Amino acid sequence: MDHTNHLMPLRILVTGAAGFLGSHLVDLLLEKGHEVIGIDSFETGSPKNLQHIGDAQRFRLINHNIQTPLEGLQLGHIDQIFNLACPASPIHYQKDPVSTLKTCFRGTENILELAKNKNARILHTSTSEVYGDPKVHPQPESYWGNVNPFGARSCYDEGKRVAEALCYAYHENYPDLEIRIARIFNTYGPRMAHSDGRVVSSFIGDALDGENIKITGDGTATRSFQYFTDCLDGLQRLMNSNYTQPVNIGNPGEFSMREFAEIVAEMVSEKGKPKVLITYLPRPSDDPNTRKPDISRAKEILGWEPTVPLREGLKKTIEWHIEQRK
Ligand SMILES: O=C(O)[C@H]1O[C@H](OP(=O)(O)OP(=O)(O)OC[C@H]2O[C@@H](n3ccc(=O)[nH]c3=O)[C@H](O)[C@@H]2O)[C@H](O)[C@@H](O)[C@@H]1O
Repeated sequence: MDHTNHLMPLRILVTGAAGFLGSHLVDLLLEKGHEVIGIDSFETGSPKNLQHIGDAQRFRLINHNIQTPLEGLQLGHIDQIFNLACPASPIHYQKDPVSTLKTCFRGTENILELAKNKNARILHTSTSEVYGDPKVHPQPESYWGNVNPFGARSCYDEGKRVAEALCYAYHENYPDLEIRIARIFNTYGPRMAHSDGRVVSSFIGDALDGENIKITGDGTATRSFQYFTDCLDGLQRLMNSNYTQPVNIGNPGEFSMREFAEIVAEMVSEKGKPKVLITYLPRPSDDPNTRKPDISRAKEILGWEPTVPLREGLKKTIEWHIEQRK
């Protein structure tokens, strides 16, 4: 099937459908007229993220952990699979590291088997964490990374690396199996809960609650933040391209955590909240020092680059967090 110009609605499976990014992807695919099957184990995703869809005819949500094969689910014909299922926040993926590794390895294997059996194209969501604590800056896809194989983050970093290797190996063994690999860099937006633990929702949630913003480390670590709508546009373009190598999907705007905390503090104060203070806590082990995507490949192959400036995305995200508190 030609996926590039699909005027025809497709049947699309999204794993991790109740998560922050997965639920937004489901919304977008339904808006485009596709039929969507969502899979989620609800360990980190929440049914609340999909509640607004109601009983839409074109959407079905299944409670299933991808660590178990999906063949018994009677899914019928599938054209495309977006594999997003995996805890992504360090506090979540480190809670049960064996389970995180199983999701990355067995889960991805199960999804690849399904894709093979259904003759479906699969887009696997990998991560900037495959570059570890990078020694090349910014990070192009050709960089092999600097990952600690034996530490607190290994379950996720190595898990995501083995998942990429599995996609590659399946494509080698079964050349007709169409794979796409997106390396997603720090993404934020509405539906990433205050309790998620990642920096954007933690800073905003704490600031709105009148708590100090907590920087873990000395504030010099850098990250590059992408608004979710840009990320989804990149994922869609990649899925519908013919490109089988990994592609970075991220926003190259780089900020130190101190700069970022000051921006959040200022923007939350503008909402009439008292002045927000910053506290420094110990740095988590193996926390990468820097991170910034080289997006030349995405620009060239997909004609994609992010369009939402940080302050614009943050404004919408802060408004969503305010709504949650009503
Ligand atoms: O969102 C992402 O793309 C990535 O986020 C995380 O990686 P990380 O960059 O460490 O994400 P955060 O936990 O948001 O941390 C970013 C920086 O902020 C710091 N941080 C985090 C949380 C906090 O409350 N305060 C704080 O200063 C961290 O130490 C780190 O230096 C995950 O490991 C990846 O799943 C995911 O791909």
